[in-house]
Amino acid sequence: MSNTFQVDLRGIVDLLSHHLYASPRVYIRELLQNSVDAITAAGTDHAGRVEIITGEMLRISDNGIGLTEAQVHELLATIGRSSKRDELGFARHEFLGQFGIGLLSCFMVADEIRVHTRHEGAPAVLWTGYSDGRYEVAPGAEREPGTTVTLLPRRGAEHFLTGTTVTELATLYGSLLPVEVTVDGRPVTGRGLPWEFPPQARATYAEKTLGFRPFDVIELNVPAAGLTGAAFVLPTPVNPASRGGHRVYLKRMLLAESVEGLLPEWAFFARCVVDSSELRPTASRESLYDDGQLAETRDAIADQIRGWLVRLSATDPRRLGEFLRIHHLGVKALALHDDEMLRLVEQWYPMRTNMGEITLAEFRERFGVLRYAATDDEFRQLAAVAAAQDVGLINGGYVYDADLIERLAGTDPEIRAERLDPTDLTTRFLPLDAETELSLRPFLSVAQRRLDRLGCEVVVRAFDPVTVPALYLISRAAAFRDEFTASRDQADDLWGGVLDALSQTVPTDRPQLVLNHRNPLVRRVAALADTELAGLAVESLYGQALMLGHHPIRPSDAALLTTSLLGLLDRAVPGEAS
Ligand SMILES: Nc1ncnc2c1ncn2[C@@H]1O[C@H](COP(=O)(O)OP(=O)(O)OP(=O)(O)O)[C@@H](O)[C@H]1O
Repeated sequence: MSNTFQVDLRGIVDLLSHHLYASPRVYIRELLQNSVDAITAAGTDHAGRVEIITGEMLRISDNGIGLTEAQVHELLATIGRSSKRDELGFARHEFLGQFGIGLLSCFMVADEIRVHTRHEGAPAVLWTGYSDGRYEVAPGAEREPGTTVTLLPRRGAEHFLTGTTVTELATLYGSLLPVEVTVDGRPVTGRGLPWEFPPQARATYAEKTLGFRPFDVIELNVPAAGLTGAAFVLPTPVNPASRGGHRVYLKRMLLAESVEGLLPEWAFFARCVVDSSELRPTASRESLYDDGQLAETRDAIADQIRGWLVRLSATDPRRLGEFLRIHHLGVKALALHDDEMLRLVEQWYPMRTNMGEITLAEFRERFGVLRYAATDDEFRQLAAVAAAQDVGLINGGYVYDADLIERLAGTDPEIRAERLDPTDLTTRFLPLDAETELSLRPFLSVAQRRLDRLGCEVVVRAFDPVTVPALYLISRAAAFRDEFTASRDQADDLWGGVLDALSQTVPTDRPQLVLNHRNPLVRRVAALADTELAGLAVESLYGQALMLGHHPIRPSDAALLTTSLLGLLDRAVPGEAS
C-alpha cells in the first residue's frame, strides 16, 4: 500500500522563518521575484509592470503570464513544486525562482494569501490559502491576464506591511529590476545601474549605500558569470582581517548587502557592487552558492583588480603611491605569494631605510645588496653607524618587509639580500694600530673589570660617526642567552637545574661595548690617570649605549647607572667631601 506524505504547513512556515530566512522582510523579495518571473514567462515583447498597493491589506499585481486553474492546483498548493525548473529538475536560466517555496514566506507576515490570476485564453481563478494548511479554489472575477496576490496581515506583523516599510523593502531588493515597479504609485525602479553612472554620481552612490567616498572605482566585467559591476576602493586603511561584504544582485534582484566570498582575501581594500545572471543563490537567497563557478568568478575579479593596480603603476605612479600608503598591508600580504604584486612593491612602495624612505628598486641601484635588519630594535642599533659608513640598511622590522625582501631574492637570481646582524658591523670597525692598542691596555683592563659582572666585553675600535662614543652590540646568540639567563634567574630550583644543564649548549659570544677611538671624549677618558674616574666614565658610556640601542635595562644595569652617575656628580661638584 502506498501513502502520500502529509505536510504540516505551520511547521514548515516556522522552519522557514526561524531557520531559513534571516528576517520576515524577505517576503517582499519573494513576491517581487514571482511577479518578475511571470512577466519573463510572458515573453520579451511584453512591457512588464508590477504595482504594489499598501493599506489594510497588501496587494501586488503583475501583468505576467498568470495561471490556469489546473496550474493553480498543481503549483500553489504543492510545496516544492515550481514551474521554473526543466524536465530534469534544473533551474531554468531565465527565472529568479527555482525552489517552489517562495510564496510560503508570505505566511511569516500573513494569515491568509489570496491569488487572483488569469492566463490568456482561460477563465480567472481565485486561490485562497490559510496558514493552517487549508486552501480553496473558486472562479475569480473577470480581469486582464496576470496575477494579483493579496496578503491579510497576521496579528503582530502589521508593521512589515506598512507603506513606509514596503517602499523601503521594494527599493532595497528591487530598484535595479528590469521591469517597472511602483509602490502606492511611486516608482522604485528606473534609475539605471549604479556602476554605469558618470563618475560623480558613482561616488555619491558609494557614499550613500556603502558609506564611503571611493579612492577609485574599478569596473568589473566577467562574461562567463554574466557579471557586471564595480569595485569601490576604500579611501582609508582597514583591518585586512575584517571581512567586508559585497552588494550582490542576481538577475538584477538584490541577493544581499554583505555577501562574502566574492573576492580573494588580499583584495580587502575593495567593496563590490555587482549583478550576475549565472551565479547561484543558496535557498535562503542570502548568500552565494559556493561552487566552482564562484571560484572562477572570484579569480576573474581578482585579475581585474590586479590589472587596475598594474595599470596605475604604468600611468599614474603618484596615485599608486597614495594607494600604497593607505593599503600597504594588504598589498604586501598579496606580494608574499604573487610575483606581479611583489614587483609592484619593489618598484613603488617606499620602505624605511637609514637613508630615508626609498623603494627596494632604488635601494638596489644605490647599494647593490638588499641589506636589512630583521627587527625594529636591530635597525635602531645599527642605522646611524651603518649610515656613517655609507652602508645602506633597510628596516625589515615592519610587518612582511623582511619576508618580502627574502622572497624577492628567492625569485630573482639577480637580486641579493643579506640580513645584517649587529655583530657583523664590527667588521666595519677599524682596529687600532699596534702602538695605540698597546698604550690602551691599562685602560682596557680597568674598563673590563668594571663591566665583567654585567657579562659585557669592552673593545676599542675606530668608527664613524665620531659623535657616537660607544655602541652596545648584541649578537643574536647573545640576545638568546640574555633571555635565557633572565628565565634562569626567575626559575625555581627544579627548573633552574634543568636550565643550567641546557645552558651548557648555549653559545657563549658575549655582547660588546665598542668604544669609539675617534670620539674625543673617549680619547680623554682613555688617557685618564685616575682609574676610578675612568671606571665611572666607562660605566656611564655603557648606560648611554644601552639606551641608544633601546636595549632593556636590567636591574643590575640600573644599579650600575645610579652608582656611576652619583660617582661622577661627586667628582664634578666642587667642595670638600664630608
Ligand atoms: N505572480 C505569479 N504569477 C504567475 N505564477 C506565479 C506567481 N507567483 C507564483 N506563481 C507560481 O507559483 C509557483 C510557486 O511559487 P513559489 O514562489 O512558491 O516558488 P518559485 O518562485 O517557483 O521558487 P522559489 O522558492 O525559488 O521562489 C511558481 O513556480 C509559479 O509557477
